[in-house]
Amino acid sequence: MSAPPPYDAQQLRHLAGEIITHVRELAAAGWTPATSSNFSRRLDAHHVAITVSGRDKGRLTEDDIMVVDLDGQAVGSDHRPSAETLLHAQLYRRFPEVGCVLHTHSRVQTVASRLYAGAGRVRLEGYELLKAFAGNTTHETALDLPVLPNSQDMPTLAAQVDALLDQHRLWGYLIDGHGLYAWGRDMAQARRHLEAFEFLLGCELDLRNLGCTR
Ligand SMILES: CSCCC(=O)C(=O)COP(=O)(O)O
Ligand SMILES: [Zn+2]
Repeated sequence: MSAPPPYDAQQLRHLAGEIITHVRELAAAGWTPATSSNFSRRLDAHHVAITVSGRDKGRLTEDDIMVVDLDGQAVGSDHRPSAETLLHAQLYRRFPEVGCVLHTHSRVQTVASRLYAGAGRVRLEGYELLKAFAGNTTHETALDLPVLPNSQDMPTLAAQVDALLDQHRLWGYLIDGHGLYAWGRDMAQARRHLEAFEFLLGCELDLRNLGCTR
């Protein structure tokens, strides 16, 4: 008889079901093209449920969700975790209150990342929807969404992200030509942050197309 896994298998099934449901909706919106994007949920103090690398995110099943430890190493699975597991793991390690990390590749996110890479940030200011971010109670505020250079070397990318993590009220970042990371205490909050970034980036792109400089 094999040893039981070092995590709650029932909780894993529950979180896998949640990931599958939400990611199907994100994929239907066109935010996960061509197997891109990855998603995770904290399972317990030492483990994270995360998508298997290379899977079609619009058609996830329980077999497409696996467990890694907080160093990003697979636990009890022969599958390869997301190529970007390190970026998820560093958020869970650094912030015990983070319970969910969502990474998508929508067209709006990708175009915005290209346009604002030079500036290194997108300033989001004066929008009512800023109140969607935890801790914000007014539109009379500004939030800077960082834009980082892309790299195929995950430790390099993770080191760039690490330098940002002391920032107050940081709920996401863009990677140039790549996509958006957003997180929260649970799926509902992370998804709200992801959708708010998507909407606000879309507004900024529309304003730019209209030649509006404000
Ligand atoms: C074809 S998408 C390139 C990799 C990527 O950026 C991504 O989000 C998906 O990688 P994963 O290993 O998590 O499937
Ligand atoms: Zn990606």
